[in-house]
Amino acid sequence: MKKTTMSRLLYSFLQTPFRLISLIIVSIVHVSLAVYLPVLIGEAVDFIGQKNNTQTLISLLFSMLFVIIAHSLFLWFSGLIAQKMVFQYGKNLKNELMARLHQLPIPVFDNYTTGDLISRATTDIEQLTNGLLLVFEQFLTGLLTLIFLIFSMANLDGVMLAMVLFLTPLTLLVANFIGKRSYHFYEKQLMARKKESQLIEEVVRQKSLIQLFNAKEKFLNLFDKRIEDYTLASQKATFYSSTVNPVTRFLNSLIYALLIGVGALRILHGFLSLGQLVTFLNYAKQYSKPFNDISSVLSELQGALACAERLYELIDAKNDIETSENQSNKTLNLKEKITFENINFSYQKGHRVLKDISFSINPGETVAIVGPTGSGKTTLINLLMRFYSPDSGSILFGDTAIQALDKKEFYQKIGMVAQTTWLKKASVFDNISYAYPNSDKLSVEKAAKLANADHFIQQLPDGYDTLLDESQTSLSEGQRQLISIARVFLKAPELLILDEATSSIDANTEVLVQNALQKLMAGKTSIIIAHRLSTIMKADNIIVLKDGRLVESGNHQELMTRKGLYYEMYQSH
Ligand SMILES: Nc1ncnc2c1ncn2[C@@H]1O[C@H](COP(=O)(O)OP(=O)(O)OP(=O)(O)O)[C@@H](O)[C@H]1O
Repeated sequence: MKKTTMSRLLYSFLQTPFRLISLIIVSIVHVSLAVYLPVLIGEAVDFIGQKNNTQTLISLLFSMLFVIIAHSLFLWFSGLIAQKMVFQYGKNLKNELMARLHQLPIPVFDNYTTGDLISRATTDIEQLTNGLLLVFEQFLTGLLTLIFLIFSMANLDGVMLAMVLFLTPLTLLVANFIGKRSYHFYEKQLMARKKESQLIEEVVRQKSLIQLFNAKEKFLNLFDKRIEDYTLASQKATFYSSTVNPVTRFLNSLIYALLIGVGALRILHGFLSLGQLVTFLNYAKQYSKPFNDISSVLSELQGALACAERLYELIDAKNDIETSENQSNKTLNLKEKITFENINFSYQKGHRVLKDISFSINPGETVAIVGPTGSGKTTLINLLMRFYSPDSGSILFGDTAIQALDKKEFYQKIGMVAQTTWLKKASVFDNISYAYPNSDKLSVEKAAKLANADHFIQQLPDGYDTLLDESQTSLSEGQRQLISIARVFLKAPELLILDEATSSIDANTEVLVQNALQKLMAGKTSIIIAHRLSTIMKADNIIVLKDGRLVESGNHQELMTRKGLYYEMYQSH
């Protein structure tokens, strides 16, 4: 898995070959300048002992100055290119992820919590780009430095090079061992952070519920445990990654001391000049640095790869519905019957939620779906809205299967008022015109009037321009519903789906909501998950569900005479 993640990352950067090649060239230049500087220093040392060579020494000093300035400039430039590449990659990844989130069918989201998705789209991307930046800045420089140094040292003294080459892998082995341990704990840290943010999300979302059930203590205790898990994993991960540096530095110093001793002997035997030994020791010192750099990048890279894996997993999430619906291009005709034919459905394998449901809806009819809680009412609507696909059976509009209908057109012709109202942080106007952002003032106000919302909107501080923000303008649940209804009025759908709100709203607003819904339903095919008697009694057909099965259907009178489940529910209302 890690290998494919690596090759995928590499492939992404190969998409911008110009930047990658420029980075490699600029890095080669600054590394070769860094390797050339000790040669000049060595030459200067040899010249110091000779008389009448002041001129040569001065020109050597100027050469050194030039190399130092040029090296710094190229180093800075390579950093710039690396940053541009990585930030561009981060931006593309965010866009890809966001597009994917829009594309994925709703069942996929059942596998993730909101906290998990948010942390993938924010923290994971940040950690990944930080890791990649280190790879391009530190790792690439380190690798090139190693190559250049080996060639230069070979040029100076083969015996001493053999010593360097033989002894330094020890450092690598130790660093690799510690890096593996730290990866394990970085993974644990990620999991612990995920659980921690899920709990925070739960606390924020269910503030009032927690208060109501006096669950504060329980949450605090649980949070305490989550923090402890996270801290422990973080401490271990940091402990292992922070031991890499001191341990490798210690080993490198030992090797350096040994080299000085052997170097002195090589001078005495005439294999090296003093200046060349100085150059070699400079190289040997530089040679240990890339190992430190590379090893610290390796441990960072483990964390970044873990993030990349989580991001790619989301981007690759299976999308059966999407592929099966690629050919959906038929037009929705609502002048024909809607038929549910032997529908079976389960969210999770082995737990069937809808069982062999069959019924039909004639154009212009109002159909109410009733049944005890958990009987499958919302699930039935979820299938009709194409949020999920049935396991078997079919939903037909006339003779056309629902999967064959063009999705965009399908959603344009359907209006839905859901049980929980959803308003975004924007003005009242923008909320009503959400589906049609180019709507003019007149049509938005007309929709609001039809929805009985105009009156209270006018009284808001800035009327239709009032910003709907939880902390600034608090609307009652009823008012929020009226705005949602206005949104559907503006859309003027041909098929209406209502999931009646169960939350109690004040009597006056309730009348306004009911009145607005009646107007909205007039002359349209409507399907209602009904909780109110008034709606049920007026329906042309009532579908009664129990444990996922259709147990009765008919109008109010017929079902009352039958004295079955509907009768019982009606009596106990
Ligand atoms: N996303 C989901 N994943 C797994 N199971 C689910 C999911 N949504 C609903 N269920 C389960 O499917 C069954 C039917 O739920 P559904 O929401 O359709 O019932 P309902 O009749 O609408 O209930 P209510 O009146 O309480 O809204 C329940 O057992 C519920 O727990």
